Amino acid sequence: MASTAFELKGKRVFVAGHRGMVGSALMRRLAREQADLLTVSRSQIDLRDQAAVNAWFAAKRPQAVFLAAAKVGGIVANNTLRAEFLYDNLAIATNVIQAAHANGCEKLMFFGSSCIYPRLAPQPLREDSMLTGPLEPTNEPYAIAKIAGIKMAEAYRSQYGSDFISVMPTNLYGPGDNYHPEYSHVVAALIRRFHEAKVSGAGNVVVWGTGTPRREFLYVDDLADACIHLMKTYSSPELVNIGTGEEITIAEFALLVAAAIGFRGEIGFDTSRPDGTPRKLLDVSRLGRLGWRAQISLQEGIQLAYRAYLADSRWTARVTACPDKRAQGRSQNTRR
Ligand SMILES: NC(=O)C1=CN([C@@H]2O[C@H](COP(=O)(O)OP(=O)(O)OC[C@H]3O[C@@H](n4cnc5c(N)ncnc54)[C@H](OP(=O)(O)O)[C@@H]3O)[C@@H](O)[C@H]2O)C=CC1
Ligand SMILES: C[C@H]1O[C@H](OP(=O)(O)OP(=O)(O)OC[C@H]2O[C@@H](n3cnc4c(=O)[nH]c(N)nc43)[C@H](O)[C@@H]2O)[C@@H](O)[C@@H](O)C1=O
Repeated sequence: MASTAFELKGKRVFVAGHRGMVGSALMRRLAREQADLLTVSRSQIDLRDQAAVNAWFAAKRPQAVFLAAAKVGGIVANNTLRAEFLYDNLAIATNVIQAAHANGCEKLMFFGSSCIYPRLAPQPLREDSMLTGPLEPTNEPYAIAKIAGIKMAEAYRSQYGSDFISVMPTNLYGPGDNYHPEYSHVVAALIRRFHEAKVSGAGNVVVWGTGTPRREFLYVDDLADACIHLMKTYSSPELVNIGTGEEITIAEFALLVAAAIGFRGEIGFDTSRPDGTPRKLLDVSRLGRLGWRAQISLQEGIQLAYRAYLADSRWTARVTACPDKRAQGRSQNTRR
């Protein structure tokens, strides 16, 4: 596992997906690095458009790239929009990685996900368990696209010597999360649902599935800090898991969110909803050896995320107005 020093200071650094949850956390953290930050909105460049991506890279010539743009969503979004999760994520990965290579990019970080590991791989999930067994069916298209991105980064490194690295974050949450009622991840979904129940005085909140699956949750500013650390110090084809090394059942997690929000009613479980993979805990020993560990506890992170949700007028203003109509009207869009 090679370790090198890579300076961000003074470099042209492109954050792809800078308006997303991870991208905006990277932007906050990169503000301390004295880099020349490059961004481009989706309305200017759709990263699925190969010619547009090539032209933008040729004009801007970023020296470092954080590839945090992707089609992202929770278990239902992944399982419903299967074509988009495969097509968008394959296109974004191939376009950006190839353009980075062709335009002299010195370093690139590709974002995989803990869902690239086999559904029943031994826990905690080690980096070398990728491609050792069948994937979780609810997110197979997304995982296949992510595995292709990882293999691209690996291939450009072995064939051309490109310093492209891949990180595997666990389930993330925090400011900038997507609070869509159907398509969000569990943390955002439960923050919104418990908050709305508290405000409306509802006596019962329904949590999807059986409550028995176990998940690991990392606050997104911790993730961004780990990524900057690895970008500056890590250079190897081997994947690096990024997580806390701690897990919790969904039922226990729901109790934590309810307590943080001050919801005192009952919690029920809708077992017609998918559980997904039964357990997903990352082995973070490689990350630990590389000198990084998470700082923000789950309790603290939920409080911070709840505060960020309340301050996020994209969700709280319109939700009060008409939550259901909005969800139906934009059913193909996982963010709005
Ligand atoms: N969230 C999580 O729990 C986890 C996330 N990851 C990975 O981290 C990365 C970031 O995820 P996260 O921040 O949560 O996701 P978000 O959905 O919050 O952000 C994704 C970003 O990608 C942009 N984007 C999507 N499609 C396109 C496109 N076709 N052209 C241009 N830009 C596009 C979005 O643009 P716009 O703002 O216009 O919508 C948005 O800025 C992804 O690679 C994801 O797979 C990995 C593990 C867990
Ligand atoms: C980050 C990760 O995200 C996805 O995988 P996931 O871990 O299954 O993510 P999730 O957050 O949607 O669910 C976690 C657990 O929570 C339960 N759950 C309860 N109640 C709600 C609820 O209201 N919403 C959601 N979404 N889940 C709920 C749900 O049934 C499941 O058991 C993949 O897309 C994958 O591609 C990926 O990378």
